[in-house]
Amino acid sequence: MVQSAVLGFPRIGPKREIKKAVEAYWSDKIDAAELEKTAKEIRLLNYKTISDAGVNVIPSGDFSLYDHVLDTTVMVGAVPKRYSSAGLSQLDMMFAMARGRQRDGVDLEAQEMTKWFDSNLHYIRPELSNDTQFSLTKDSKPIAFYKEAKAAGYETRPVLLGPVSYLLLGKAARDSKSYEPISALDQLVPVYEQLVKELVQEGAKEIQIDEPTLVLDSTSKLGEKFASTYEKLVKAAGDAKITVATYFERLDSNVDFAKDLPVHALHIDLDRGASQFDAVLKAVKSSKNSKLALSLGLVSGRNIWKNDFAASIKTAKTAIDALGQDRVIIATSASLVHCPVTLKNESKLTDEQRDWFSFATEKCSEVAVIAKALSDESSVKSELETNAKSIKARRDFEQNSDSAVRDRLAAVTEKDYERQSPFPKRLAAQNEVHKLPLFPTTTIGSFPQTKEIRTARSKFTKKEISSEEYDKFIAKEIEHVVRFQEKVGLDILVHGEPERNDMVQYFGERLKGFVFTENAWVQSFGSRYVRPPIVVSDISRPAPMTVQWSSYAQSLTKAPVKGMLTGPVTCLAWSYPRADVSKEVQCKQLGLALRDEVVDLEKAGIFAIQVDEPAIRELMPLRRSDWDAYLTWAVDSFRLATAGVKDSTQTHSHFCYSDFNDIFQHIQKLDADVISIEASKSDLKLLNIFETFQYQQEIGPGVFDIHSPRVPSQKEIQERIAAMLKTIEVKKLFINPDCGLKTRQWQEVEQQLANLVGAAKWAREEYGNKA
Ligand code: MET
Ligand SMILES: [Zn+2]
Repeated sequence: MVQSAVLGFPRIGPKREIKKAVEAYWSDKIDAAELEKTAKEIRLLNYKTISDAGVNVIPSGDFSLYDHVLDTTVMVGAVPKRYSSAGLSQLDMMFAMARGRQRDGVDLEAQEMTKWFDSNLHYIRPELSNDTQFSLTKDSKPIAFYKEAKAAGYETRPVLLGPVSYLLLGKAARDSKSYEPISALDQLVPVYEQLVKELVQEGAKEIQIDEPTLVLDSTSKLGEKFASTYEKLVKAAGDAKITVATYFERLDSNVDFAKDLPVHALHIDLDRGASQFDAVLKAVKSSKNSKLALSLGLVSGRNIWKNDFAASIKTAKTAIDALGQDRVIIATSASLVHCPVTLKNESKLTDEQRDWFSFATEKCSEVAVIAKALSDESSVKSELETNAKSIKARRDFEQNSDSAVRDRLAAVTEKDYERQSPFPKRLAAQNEVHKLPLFPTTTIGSFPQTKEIRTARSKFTKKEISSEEYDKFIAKEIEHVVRFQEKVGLDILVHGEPERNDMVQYFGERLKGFVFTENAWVQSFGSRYVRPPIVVSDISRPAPMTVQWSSYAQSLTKAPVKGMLTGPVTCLAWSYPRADVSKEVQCKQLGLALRDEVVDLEKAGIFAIQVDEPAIRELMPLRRSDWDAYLTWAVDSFRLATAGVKDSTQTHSHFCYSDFNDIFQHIQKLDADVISIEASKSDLKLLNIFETFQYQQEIGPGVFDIHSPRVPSQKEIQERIAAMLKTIEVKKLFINPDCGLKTRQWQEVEQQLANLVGAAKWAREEYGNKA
């Protein structure tokens, strides 16, 4: 019998039960016992879902109330003193690390949060130093959950984040900058040995240890560390079987040592890393570990598309021919935590659309069916037939979706990527339309999304108010935003984005080629979930999307109003992409659709047009060897979107909350006339790049952090400007905040922007003669 395995399951509950419970706990509406009760219900429900689907290997210990890296930190006792000595319960200590805590005389900041590989899930970064004393916390999560599942009648496979990856995902504590977390491996491994032993004592027969860093370039020299670690853990496990799980990319040359690990099985991602199959199979055949099994991650944990059974079975058969049935396992590519829970809660999808998708619950059945098909095809005959029909229907839809869009993309020439003239000539043309002062001031686009705005939008969605009433409301908001900006003295105004629910969703809903769900939530961090749009076909723009509100704003004022769009890369990054065509094609189609909007904004008399690309760094492939290809199409897509305008139209772009220093040449290649980029939240680290890199166009590093209600004084902003002018030329500097102001209150924004404008005026006096 070929085994089937699920690597992890969404921990949010089918109706977002965990979000509700966690938030209720945070606001003191329920106590820890009640939160724990809901959490247990969801865990047991998850085991039932996976087990009912017919999967053999059910994960436990993957559940989390916040994130699994943070849980690991608590489990191995690596909690920084300031949290562990604050007299908090383990639960409150964990939440304090995740989101800070300010009550009962305790004042703790949150720890750094960062993205889990290239996904939109985040984790709290372990903060390690020579002082970190690793020890196994009593009643640690994997043991408690294993026992809980067992008591409920489920034999599970505990999931651990492996020790090497755990350390590599961490960082040195602030006061020990030169510390290298991986140097603690010898102290950490004994904790894992003890944990493995205890799990086995409790009855665990299998353990899944995730080492996703095995797909990164940075582990290529750590072969010996992995080998010695897993030798120890395998010994600790005795007869229990350890599977080392890798995911999100190819192993590439790391397979040379991964194949010799003395473990029961090696798991590989054949969704993200499909091209590694032959190489890994060959490597496993030549492994020193002649019994090594291969766990094939065939059912994607990262997308929402139905699996193509015929294709999966073909791949699996190749593996079985080489290794035999006992050494092949059918699995999800990664944890299903990146998928929505179930299709059952979607009532608005058409039958045709529903038939394309498969969410976490449905994916469990897919894993089980593929495994059964390999043992006895006739036992799942009807499932295979139905699947073949669905896949064909989807292919037909894809083929016929929109040939005009594909023809248009095929007809794109070099010239479509180029502005009419180089930047200096454009600048001169722009100066003739609007002569901006030295140090022009502007904002990033959004103004406070007030309760009134959210209420009006929700009434409009529920059809409680008419679209005329809603439009009137939005118009009033825009007028308020414009008048405020005139009064405070900004140079380039915005309309404030009150009509936008979300910067991608707003466009997705207006573009052809996207589908939206009602309840397909996925965890982003903590209790914050997102509902990504899905790209289902060729993308085009049937009608203008933003022209109405931008030109309305412009009609109210003589000052230039900046149009505001979300860029092609960001629209794609924050959606589920199609699986049948490359991201490059989808991104360029988005670029062309946005190009139409940019040109229409220009026609409507809009002088400046901003195309936001905050996600350009986050879509970067995990392997450096794939970077160039990605950056080429990402830059090209942006240029397709923006290059259709005259010299006299000023294009802007915006970037935030990633480290852009290593891709700055590519940001330059976007050829935007002005860029704004978050800088203050990250201590102006961005400015280092300008010591060596001459940025050609105009640039506004953010002068204040918009995530904090704090109002920076004018003096503080002046100091930031002075710091920027050490490396950026006077005539190139724009003055703006780090990012949009949508999460702030009006009262804060009024003072923040008054100080910003004041500081710009000061700078004009101070540096005016140096321009
Ligand atoms: C995450 S970047 C946000 C840019 C957008 N224009 C805003 O101001 O909100
Ligand atoms: Zn931003």
